[in-house]
Amino acid sequence: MEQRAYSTATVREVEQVEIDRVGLALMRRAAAGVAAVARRELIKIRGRVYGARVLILVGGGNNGGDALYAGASLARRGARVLAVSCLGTPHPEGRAALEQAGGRVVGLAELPDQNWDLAIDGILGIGGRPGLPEPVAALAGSLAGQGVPVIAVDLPSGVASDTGAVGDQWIRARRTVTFGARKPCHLVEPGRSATGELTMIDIGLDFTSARPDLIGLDVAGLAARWPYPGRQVDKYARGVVGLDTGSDSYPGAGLLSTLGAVHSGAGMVRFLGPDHPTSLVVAELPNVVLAPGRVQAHVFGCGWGDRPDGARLIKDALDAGTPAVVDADGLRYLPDRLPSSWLLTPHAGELARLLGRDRSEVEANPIAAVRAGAERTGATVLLKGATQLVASPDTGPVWVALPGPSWTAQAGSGDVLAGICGTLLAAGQPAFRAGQLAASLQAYAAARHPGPRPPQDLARMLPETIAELAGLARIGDGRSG
Ligand SMILES: NC(=O)C1=CN([C@@H]2O[C@H](COP(=O)(O)OP(=O)(O)OC[C@H]3O[C@@H](n4cnc5c(N)ncnc54)[C@H](OP(=O)(O)O)[C@@H]3O)[C@@H](O)[C@H]2O)[C@@H](O)CC1
Ligand SMILES: [K+]
Repeated sequence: MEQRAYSTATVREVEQVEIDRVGLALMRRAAAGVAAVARRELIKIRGRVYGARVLILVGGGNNGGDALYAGASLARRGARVLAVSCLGTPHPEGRAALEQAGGRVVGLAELPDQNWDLAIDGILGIGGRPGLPEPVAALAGSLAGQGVPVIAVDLPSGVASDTGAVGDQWIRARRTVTFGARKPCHLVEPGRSATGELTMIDIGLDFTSARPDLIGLDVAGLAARWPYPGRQVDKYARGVVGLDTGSDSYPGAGLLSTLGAVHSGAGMVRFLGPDHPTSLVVAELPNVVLAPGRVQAHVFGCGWGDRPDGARLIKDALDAGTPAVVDADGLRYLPDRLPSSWLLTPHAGELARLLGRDRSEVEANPIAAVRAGAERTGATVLLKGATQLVASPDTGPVWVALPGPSWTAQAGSGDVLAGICGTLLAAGQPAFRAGQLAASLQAYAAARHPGPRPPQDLARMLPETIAELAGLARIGDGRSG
């Protein structure tokens, strides 16, 4: 349902409690978990563990210790295990355990050129900085080139645990075995893709009172949290969205954002934008109302270009106390402070402009950037991109949307997304939840209908996607409250 990820500082605090209690036994538990996963993988790959050629990549920290003990366990089952010391000095007790079990440890220069059935990556764990130093980077590249399956211990080496950032080279794991809880890099690209499938091992760490840094969603979580209308609901309870989007230069943005609002289930949609987008909306969507009136959430900014009245529109909505989604060009017309009930939907370049920073800085650490965006504006911020992140100045964790296929990285997707956000805000969802659910719905719709589909087609698939989610949540029409 919810995927909670914890920062390195928090993991170390939680770990310390258990280390004080059980010492090295904690590492042996972690290693036993890694070895069990490796055995399963070997059985899948070649039917048996006995005789398998396993390469252990070892760094100088405890991550290497985990890998060495796991190697020892595989060696005891008859695997031919060789460990290669990639960085620093291998964990002494782990090394002794491997050697006692019949495995060997060699330096990088002595690594024989042979085919491996499996590699276990214990180069760097939560103590690692992004990137791999050169001789290790070359080895990682050559294993990837040969297609050797890699199981990463805790996280793929070369990826920064707290951000998911990478340097020039990093390990791409088939599977990652982590201990007790997710780390942010398991949820945020490029770390997420480098992680492969994630297996969580219980080693007795107690995260119940720890504060998560990130909270992601899986499909079941999206299905459970989507606000399906109850039996007693009228159009105002479902919410009225008022869109002033598009312009004569970018009329399509008006239609796309309106499609997003209509097809994600708004109770009523008013289109209040300029003439050219209005004519597109009228031709396509007879249910959309053009007259001004009650609005429970505004959507501004998509395809605005230059809007001399932009600042006034935003100020009027603020004065009325109505929440709003502000996208794209609308972000240029913001006042200094906004309430957290407002949802801004920038991509990296737009957020960089808001923060007065370089785009590359936002891309290097999107988690920090989205938090800074919320602090700087007072609003809730949904940062669009490979990983979609939502930060609110008044909630602790950063919320992560369900990942979707890269097909949605196309012009017009953001307009549809802004419309979906409007529907959820109008339905009374808090802005952080509206952002997380809207981005997740769009990603899930794209995942269910793979291929290069234009955003207007994907928008029209939202109703069947929501119906499918309702089915997963076991909610029939009108049964929920
Ligand atoms: N605590 C426990 O009992 C348990 C811990 N567990 C395991 O321990 C892992 C954390 O272990 P850890 O703290 O030793 O850090 P780890 O990531 O192995 O190595 C850091 C070393 O690498 C170096 N270094 C860093 N980046 C580098 C780079 N880019 N290029 C080159 N060098 C670099 C850095 O040296 P520095 O350069 O900073 O001097 C430092 O010496 C955790 O992920 C889990 O697997 C589990 O067993 C459960 C029990
Ligand atoms: K690792």
